[in-house]
Amino acid sequence: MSDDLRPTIFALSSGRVPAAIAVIRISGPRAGDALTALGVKTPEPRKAGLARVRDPQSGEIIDEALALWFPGPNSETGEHVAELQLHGGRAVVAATLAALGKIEGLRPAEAGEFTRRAFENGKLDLTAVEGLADLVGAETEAQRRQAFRQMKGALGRRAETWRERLIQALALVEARIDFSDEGDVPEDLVRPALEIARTLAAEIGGALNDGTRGERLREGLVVAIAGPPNAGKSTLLNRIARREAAIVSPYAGTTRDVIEVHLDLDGWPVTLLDTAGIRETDDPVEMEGVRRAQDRAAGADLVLWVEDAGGPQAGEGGPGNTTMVQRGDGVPFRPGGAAGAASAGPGAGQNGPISWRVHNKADLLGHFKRNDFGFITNLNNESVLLSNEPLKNVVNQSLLHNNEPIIENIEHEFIISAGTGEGVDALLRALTDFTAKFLAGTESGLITRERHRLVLSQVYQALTRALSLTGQEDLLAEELRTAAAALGRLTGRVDVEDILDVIFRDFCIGK
Ligand SMILES: Nc1nc2c(ncn2[C@@H]2O[C@H](COP(=O)(O)OP(=O)(O)OP(=O)(O)O)[C@@H](O)[C@H]2O)c(=O)[nH]1
Ligand SMILES: [K+]
Ligand SMILES: [Mg+2]
Repeated sequence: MSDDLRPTIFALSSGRVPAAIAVIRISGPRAGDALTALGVKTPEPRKAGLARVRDPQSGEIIDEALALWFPGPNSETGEHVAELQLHGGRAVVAATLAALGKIEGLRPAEAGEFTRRAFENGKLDLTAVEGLADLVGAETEAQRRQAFRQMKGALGRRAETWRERLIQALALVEARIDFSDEGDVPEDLVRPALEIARTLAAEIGGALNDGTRGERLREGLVVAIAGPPNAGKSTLLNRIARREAAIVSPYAGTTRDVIEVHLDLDGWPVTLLDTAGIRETDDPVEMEGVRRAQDRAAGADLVLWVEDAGGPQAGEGGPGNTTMVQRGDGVPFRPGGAAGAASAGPGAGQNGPISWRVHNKADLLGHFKRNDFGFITNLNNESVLLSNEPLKNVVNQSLLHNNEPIIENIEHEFIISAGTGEGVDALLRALTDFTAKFLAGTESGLITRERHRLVLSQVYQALTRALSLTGQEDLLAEELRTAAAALGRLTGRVDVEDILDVIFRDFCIGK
């Protein structure tokens, strides 16, 4: 489309009104005309100017604002961009948007359209666009840093270098094919091409072999609170979230849906899930809740298995209710806490998530202490809590997910009172520590999305196939071409129409 035919778009780019200031952006060939139509003198480029914004038809003053002018192509979208900083009232914004809508050649922007134009004008590649989306969505420091790096081209630049080297290799192979009949063409064009392919395969393989840490950081560590009914799971979630996110009641089977809260632990993102109490039940709704609980616990990075430290209360324990805490049998209590969390990690080689046992309702045990041998005892030195029972032996049917126990790999035990808050700080410290260790190094991950992984796997496979070919130069060229095309899709250089809509759909209007 020629530049003059391209519609000029406008939108409210700042947050929800009312607010102190509202920013309206206008991008396209008629952005300057739009300012004129509103009675605003176009300010010097990149310098704020006072602007009396008028309705183009009635001439009535709508607001006194600031105007900014970024002539293309040195603007964010690559087009002419004008920006109005208005008072952020609903009526002010509505009147200004209505006034802009009356101007010939202007129309409201669609979601992500400013960024899309920046992409189309070569201001951002696709990985940078995704980084920008992540930056807007980042909830913690670590996520912000990763998104910022991606927006600045961490993966995009690398992918471009890879593509250039591939094209170099391809050129060598094609030269060999073209001149194969001519005696004076050096035999050895293929060998350096294969050498490039080998190095690239190693580098891309290395990037893929990253334990999916970039995606992890984007999504955050998933911690599921699970355990028997009425153990105080929802009470614990509320205490950690510092709000009443989940319903707490004395009735076993209160929680049915999975409740999700987002935490920022020292800059690291954690999604904390509260789940239905796990037991056998005839209630179809509760059954579905238990199924979801098992599902989410099995998929979590860490399970906080919460139990009532005093055992199930009379009348509350259903037939499938388990208690893994027994009294009076002297296995030492292994205290949790930040220092004890040293071995936290992704649990290489283990099946199922790492679990910590959390004995709740410590306040109901009366006063207790740890004796010289590390047992939790009452003041009469009688052991009140046993917490080191090998768990696999007591896992019952209801704790299985696809016939796999969902709790194993027990690392730590805690004794807390979610009700009074006692011990919760230590649990949180250990959780922060665990998260930091679990996500450590994630910031250096190049791959931050499934899309990146998919495309790079295709590149890797094509390279691997290329390296296995001997003396078949046509096929070799084809594989190298496939790999280069895939890399082009990663940055959006070629053949991307179909994925554009998917990527830009996630943006808000005005971005
Ligand atoms: N004394 C005491 N009571 C607690 C504590 N934690 C929870 N409770 C009580 O235990 C009961 C159950 O708490 P919930 O948080 O609903 O337990 P839950 O594990 O989420 O229960 P379900 O969702 O039904 O599985 C409520 O009456 C809570 O007030 C605690 O640390 N001390
Ligand atoms: K309950
Ligand atoms: Mg609950």
